[in-house]
Amino acid sequence: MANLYVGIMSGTSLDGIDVALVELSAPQQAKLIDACCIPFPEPVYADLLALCSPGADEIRRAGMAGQNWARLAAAGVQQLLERNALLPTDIMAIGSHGQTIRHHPELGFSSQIGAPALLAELTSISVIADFRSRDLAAGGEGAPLVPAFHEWLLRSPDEARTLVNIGGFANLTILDPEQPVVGFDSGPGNVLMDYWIQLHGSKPYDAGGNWARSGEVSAELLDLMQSDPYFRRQGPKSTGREYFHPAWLRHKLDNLTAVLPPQDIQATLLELTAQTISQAVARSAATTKSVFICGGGARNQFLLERLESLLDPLPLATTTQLGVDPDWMEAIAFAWLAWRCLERQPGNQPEVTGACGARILGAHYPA
Ligand SMILES: Nc1ncnc2c1ncn2[C@@H]1O[C@H](COP(=O)(O)OP(=O)(O)OP(=O)(O)O)[C@@H](O)[C@H]1O
Ligand SMILES: CC(=O)N[C@H]1[C@@H]2OC[C@@H](O2)[C@@H](O)[C@@H]1O[C@H](C)C(=O)O
Repeated sequence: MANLYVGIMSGTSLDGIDVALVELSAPQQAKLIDACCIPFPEPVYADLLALCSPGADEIRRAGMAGQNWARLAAAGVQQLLERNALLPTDIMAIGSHGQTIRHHPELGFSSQIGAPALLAELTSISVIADFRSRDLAAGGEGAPLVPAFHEWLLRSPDEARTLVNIGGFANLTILDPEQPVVGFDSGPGNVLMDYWIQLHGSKPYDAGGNWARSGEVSAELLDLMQSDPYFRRQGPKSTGREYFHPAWLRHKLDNLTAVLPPQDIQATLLELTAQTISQAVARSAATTKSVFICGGGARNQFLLERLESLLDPLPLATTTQLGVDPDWMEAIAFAWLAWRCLERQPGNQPEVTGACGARILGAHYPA
């Protein structure tokens, strides 16, 4: 039987659980066989979002939400098994990221819920989970982890290239044949744009960036937001909803001299994402020859146009050009991380996370 793994990722956007069936083989092959996304039912979404900031009775709520997450993830695995006429015994392991509810590398922890033991019980497949804590224990940020996978799969012997994942947050992987890999979170991706449109319309996100396109960028708001020290910090660095949250935006808006129409704020939030990514490329990827986008942000046409213009003359494309579907990159990466764990191979990239060495990542829950 082929080396089949399942990778499961639900990211900071809280849009649902991505489940990917992947065939992995050495030295550099990760073939996506099938994938599905299980959207969060509204109450599950509300519970998970609430757990991303401090509140009462958190331990019980996290325990319950983790089990709900595992049941949805198991339904996704079941869907892929049925569609591909596979049995649980055909799958080597599931790599399950879980849902980040708190990320505090400065305090030495990052918390992902997702009841991995229950997931193993429901699927009858071995589950590898808790990928971030060993890197944190070794002094790393515990994130981003996907650059190690990008390096394994997409490093070119002759061309320097940069990959940018634009999910809730944005992270870069800079691959240069002459240099060690560089990777870090540049800052918010879609998270603040999603928050703003959800507050002002009944839409989960700004499809194609069309609402942002209808507004005007406020130079004053953009400067205020860009003055945040996170953007000037050197890597290793990672961030999340604990730092770039609605109150962060509200604080900036309260310091403006004028009241802005909501579409101008959306336009400025999109510009913040585009500029902080392009500045990160300019600062850290001087030799790069091309930039490839993945994550849901690859569907935001206006964001891509702004990035193309800011990065000019560097060519911009999605990772489709490299043979990886931009929607499933992270889920495929967690299938790879499960494989690395079973093979007793390191999953982190110390240059990226700042850990004191390479470490085998993940905790194993046998079938
Ligand atoms: N058609 C579209 N137009 C604009 N934006 C879109 C579109 N489709 C998806 N998105 C954006 O992509 C986001 C989801 O992206 P993705 O699934 O990569 O994030 P994630 O994996 O949850 O986050 P992270 O990578 O930070 O963990 C949505 O919340 C939305 O903002
Ligand atoms: C703590 C956490 O869940 N971080 C996510 C988030 O989403 C994007 C960015 O911030 C990245 O650091 C990370 O996810 C991907 C999968 C990573 O570790 O590479």
